[in-house]
Amino acid sequence: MNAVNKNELIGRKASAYAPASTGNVSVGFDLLGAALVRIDQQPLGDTVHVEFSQQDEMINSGEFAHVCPTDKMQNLAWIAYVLFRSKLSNSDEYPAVKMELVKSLPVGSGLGSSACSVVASLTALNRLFELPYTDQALLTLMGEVEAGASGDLHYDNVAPSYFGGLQLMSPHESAPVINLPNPDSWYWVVAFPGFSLPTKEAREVLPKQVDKSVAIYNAQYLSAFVAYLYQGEQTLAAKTIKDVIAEPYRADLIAGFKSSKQHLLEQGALAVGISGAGPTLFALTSDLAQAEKYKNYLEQNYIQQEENQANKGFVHICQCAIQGAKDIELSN
Ligand SMILES: Nc1ncnc2c1ncn2[C@@H]1O[C@H](COP(=O)(O)OP(=O)(O)OP(=O)(O)O)[C@@H](O)[C@H]1O
Ligand SMILES: N[C@@H](CCO)C(=O)O
Repeated sequence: MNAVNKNELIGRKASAYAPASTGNVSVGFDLLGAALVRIDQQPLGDTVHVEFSQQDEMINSGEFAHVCPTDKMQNLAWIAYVLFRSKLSNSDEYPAVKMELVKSLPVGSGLGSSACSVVASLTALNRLFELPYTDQALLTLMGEVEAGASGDLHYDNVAPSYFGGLQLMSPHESAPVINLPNPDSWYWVVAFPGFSLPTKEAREVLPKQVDKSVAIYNAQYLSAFVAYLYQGEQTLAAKTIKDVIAEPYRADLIAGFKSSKQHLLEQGALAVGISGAGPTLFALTSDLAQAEKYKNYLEQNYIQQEENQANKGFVHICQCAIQGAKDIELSN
């Protein structure tokens, strides 16, 4: 491409929205994740707008812009762009990029906040550059950037955020994710208490090794969960959600988690767990009226009410999102 054509690209725009996700879903540590959509259809995720420009530029906007690093080289959305570009064989043929990250999730939330920025950024860039990367190559880039933030490679936020649905990580590189049947009868009540828990910190409390009995329980619960979903037994699947790997070590890091979990289970919740690395709590029910009751309870009892918090807590009723960033089209 000559210089004239390069200039002609200036002004071309693309955008992407990446939904929040809940990693692990308790029963599949680092292996299972669900994309989330609020039932009131309000956004719960990040949007990235990109545009070919004369010079590189990055802007943060949105409700949680204040929690993003101001130095663009520290911002995962921009770090993703640098990586995206570094692996393009014809990078020199394209102009600079102006990026706006509309940050709608708090950081260190357990809702895949970093994944949302990475997925929205790479999806928007792939559109802007006219799809140089396949889904699988893009997913690998997403994992690489996410690993830089959390200290370990795990796809359980980036995969559902990009593909949507309930995604199980496969051991086969050629087909890295399995889209499980969508548990469409479940309402996910997700409560972010208003304080952050960095994923790195929440991973450091986990033991390096697990007992044989724990490994067997984990295999039993996860395999039964998947089998029930394929049998269409969504309630049984939800009741099979149990975390024997991380929750026993993380629960004490999250003020109010144990008491809220006990209360919600007594009220009939199908499952209650830590969303991702926490501190967000999720509770499942197939009854919308119950979901509203859990929401009220969590607003009163799980959300931190202190003044001067950098983040405000929130509770939303969600479902598993069918569409991820890949299939959500935004008008620029
Ligand atoms: N655009 C961004 N969005 C989120 N975090 C970012 C971003 N840019 C840089 N960071 C940094 O990356 C780190 C992300 O931390 P962490 O992985 O704990 O957050 P999280 O993605 O919200 O957690 P979780 O995956 O449990 O939901 C923080 O140190 C944060 O400052
Ligand atoms: N699987 C990751 C998710 C982080 O959101 C963890 O639990 O550490």
